[in-house]
Amino acid sequence: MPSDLYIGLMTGTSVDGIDAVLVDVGSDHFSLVATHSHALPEALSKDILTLCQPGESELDAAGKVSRQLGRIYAEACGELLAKTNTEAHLVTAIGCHGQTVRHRPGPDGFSVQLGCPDTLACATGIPVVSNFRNKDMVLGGQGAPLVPPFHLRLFGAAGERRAVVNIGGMANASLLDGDTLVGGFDTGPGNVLMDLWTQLHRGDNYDANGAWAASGKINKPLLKRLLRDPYFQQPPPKSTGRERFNRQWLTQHLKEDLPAENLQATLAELTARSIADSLTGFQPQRILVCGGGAHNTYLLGRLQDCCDVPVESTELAGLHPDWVEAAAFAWLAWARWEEKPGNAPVVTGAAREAILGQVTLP
Ligand SMILES: Nc1ncnc2c1ncn2[C@@H]1O[C@H](COP(=O)(O)OP(=O)(O)OP(=O)(O)O)[C@@H](O)[C@H]1O
Ligand SMILES: CC(=O)N[C@H]1[C@@H]2OC[C@@H](O2)[C@@H](O)[C@@H]1O[C@H](C)C(=O)O
Repeated sequence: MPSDLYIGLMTGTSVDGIDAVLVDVGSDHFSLVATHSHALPEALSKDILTLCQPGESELDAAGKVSRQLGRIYAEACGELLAKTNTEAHLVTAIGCHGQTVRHRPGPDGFSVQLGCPDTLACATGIPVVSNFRNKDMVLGGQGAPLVPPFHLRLFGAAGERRAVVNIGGMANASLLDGDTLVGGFDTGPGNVLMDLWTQLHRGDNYDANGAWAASGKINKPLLKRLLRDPYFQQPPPKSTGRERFNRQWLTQHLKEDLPAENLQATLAELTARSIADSLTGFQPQRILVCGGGAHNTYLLGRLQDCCDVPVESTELAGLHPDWVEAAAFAWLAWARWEEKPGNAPVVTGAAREAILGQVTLP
């Protein structure tokens, strides 16, 4: 029986559900024991999306959503543990990312992740580590992305320059030179704009395998305008979110009346090009992709066309793309427990390394 069990919980910017993993982790080992994907009730997803933009009565709404999320995270943990008949007392801690509803890097910056840790700890009987981002921000960092040190731990390979790209709602890249983490940043939108356009025009949550995008034609003038957003030229450290890349952003750039599938093709190209452009200075020899975007075969094809090095799923390097982020937060909980630093100043720009996250006991 494994002895260093941690749970990782991720609810990302796509607001598509909870990814939960049980891992066995130590300084010399890491393995996935069980995985579980837990749906978010539609009404809760809607409330979360409303909170992602400034609005009225935010504190009341946030308080309610936070308690609801705490309860549903606990349900997800229960179902995860049931898969391997693991008793809760065998789990050292839960690393709970929470649901980002606001991310404002910069002077006096802050990042808000909802999901009441007291609710989760009391309902499961397991200590919870949460609020991973704010100490890095207090130290002058972006507070994001936080997964690059984990990417290094899992995917660093001697003698190879690798970029690990997570394509979730937003997309982020980690730059690995052999066993050294040399950088990392959010590249910009991942699936968020494509999801939005698909929901508006097709009524589906996302464009399965990018089939709809594949049926359209890329509109080059629009693509050029979208790529002119200053975020893409900004040097790292940088991170972003729905505060910037949202429906208003898209509407304000739309001048022409395009067939909907052409816009979808253009949005897929924006994701692929912004990722590829952000990697040109690093010149990776291999690109490993994780996050839900790894399932979008059209998008991966476009990314492959934009980069002349192999573009592969992280599965080929040992971890299925659906579980990388949740596994990273289990690893960060382990780091907190062991009082090891969780952030990478070379990525976030923080003044120093720091132990991240707050512990909530049941
Ligand atoms: N078969 C598929 N075809 C196309 N896209 C897919 C497929 N499966 C998942 N996706 C995309 O992946 C998204 C979910 O990705 P993921 O769970 O990695 O995001 P997230 O963790 O919420 O985001 P972030 O990493 O920004 O926090 C979906 O919203 C969808 O756009
Ligand atoms: C503030 C926030 O929640 N950021 C997320 C988001 O989703 C992808 C990208 O933007 C990344 O910066 C981050 O998530 C991962 C888990 C990270 O911190 O590495």
